[in-house]
Amino acid sequence: MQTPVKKNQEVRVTVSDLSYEGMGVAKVDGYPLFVDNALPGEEVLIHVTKANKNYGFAFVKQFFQESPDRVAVSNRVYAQTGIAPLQHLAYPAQLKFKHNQIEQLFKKSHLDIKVLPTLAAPLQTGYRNKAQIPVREINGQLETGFYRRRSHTLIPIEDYYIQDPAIDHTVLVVRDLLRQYHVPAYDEAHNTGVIRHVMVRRGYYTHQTMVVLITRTRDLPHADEIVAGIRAALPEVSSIVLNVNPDATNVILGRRSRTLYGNDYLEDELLGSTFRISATSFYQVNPRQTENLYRLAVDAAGLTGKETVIDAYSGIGTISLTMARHAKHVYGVEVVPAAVADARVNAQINGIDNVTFELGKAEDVMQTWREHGLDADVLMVDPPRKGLASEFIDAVGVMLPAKVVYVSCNPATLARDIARLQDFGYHAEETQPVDMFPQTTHVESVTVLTRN
Ligand SMILES: C[S@@+](CC[C@H](N)C(=O)[O-])C[C@H]1O[C@@H](n2cnc3c(N)ncnc32)[C@H](O)[C@@H]1O
Repeated sequence: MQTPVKKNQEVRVTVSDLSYEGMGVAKVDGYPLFVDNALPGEEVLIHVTKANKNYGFAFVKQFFQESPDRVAVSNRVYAQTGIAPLQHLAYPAQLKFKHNQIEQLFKKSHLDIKVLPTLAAPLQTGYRNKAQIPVREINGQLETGFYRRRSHTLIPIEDYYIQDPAIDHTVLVVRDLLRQYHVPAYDEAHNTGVIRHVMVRRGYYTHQTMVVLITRTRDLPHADEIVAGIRAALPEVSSIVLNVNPDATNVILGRRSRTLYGNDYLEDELLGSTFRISATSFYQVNPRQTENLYRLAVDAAGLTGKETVIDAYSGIGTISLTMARHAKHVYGVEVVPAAVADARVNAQINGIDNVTFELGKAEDVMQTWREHGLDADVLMVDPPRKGLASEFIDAVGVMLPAKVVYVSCNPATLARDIARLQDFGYHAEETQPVDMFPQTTHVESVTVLTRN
């Protein structure tokens, strides 16, 4: 079938929309083209780079009319790598984009739920408390950076723009030590070499820093010298972990870890509680906005001290422990063993004894709890991007908690899950988007569902 435009063709278009990935969308005879670095309302000359059957890709060759929401960009590499696909969009327009995304997805699913204005983040750059940086060899030199979008071609980067600058500095210190001791970088094509990724986490309040060196091999050559070098240059490093991932895979962390120096966890604080976080446990990446998100979630639960709460997908227990201060008992369920172990320790170190953490899949444990007669007044869910399993929703339909508080990092699965929960009589009045990831297209939100 003929497409209205061909590869390498240049055509003048008006950009009509912004895709979920932050690309401008322009239509030629109804045929959509995804245009890099283009914003709605802009008049541009584009160069088509790919023309698939149903859609194509292009870049802007010339601007005739720019959007009033366009802002100057410090470095195009952040868009090329996907680190900051919205960096050319003014922050208020980013908030509106996220609001509109939820609104459109609700509309598609025929959900009549008011979407509130997106809660802005306190920091719009330098906010991330975690980095997972690939290591590769380029022209004979070990480099750290980020992949070019839709590829595994590494672009060397020193300033990552949205990460805590202390983390960027840590990555450079580690990179220089790896170079000094001639540690071979991982070669993805042949699954050879040694060092695959450097992961760094830093406590926002404690400044404690964990460095995880992810290797293909069981051992890291010159580990003692590298550990000594990191400690000498970075006194805030409280933990250095070696994680081994021998597989030819895109998954970053392997199953085995051993601590080379210090603690096997990092400590940080949230809303006045202290949390231990292991290398493989989930921890929200924008600490100041996380406190706002959790405050919203806890307020939404409307706890009086009498309620039984289930916190499904509980991670290291951050939401569970925050809720436990205002509830009779909180039951958490989480699938990652290290996170459950962290959650149990976190309850202890914060002197909280009205919580129980269960290891397992939320969909299985919910059923078991139900069979054992556990009834929750409030169900808190904070699932990964794929949302709730259908078995989980079925169990909710049997347990029928009065309130479900849904913290979502993916509005598409949120809409799908709300539509399913409606079958059990749940409905939501409104959704509060919360910007956890400025400069990116990710959308977080809190929704309260109650039964008719
Ligand atoms: C978005 S995180 C939320 C964690 C925690 N509520 C927090 O705010 O830190 C989702 C969590 O769900 C866990 N998880 C993923 N699939 C799961 C499942 N089927 N059952 C239970 N937990 C799961 C992940 O390991 C992760 O800790």
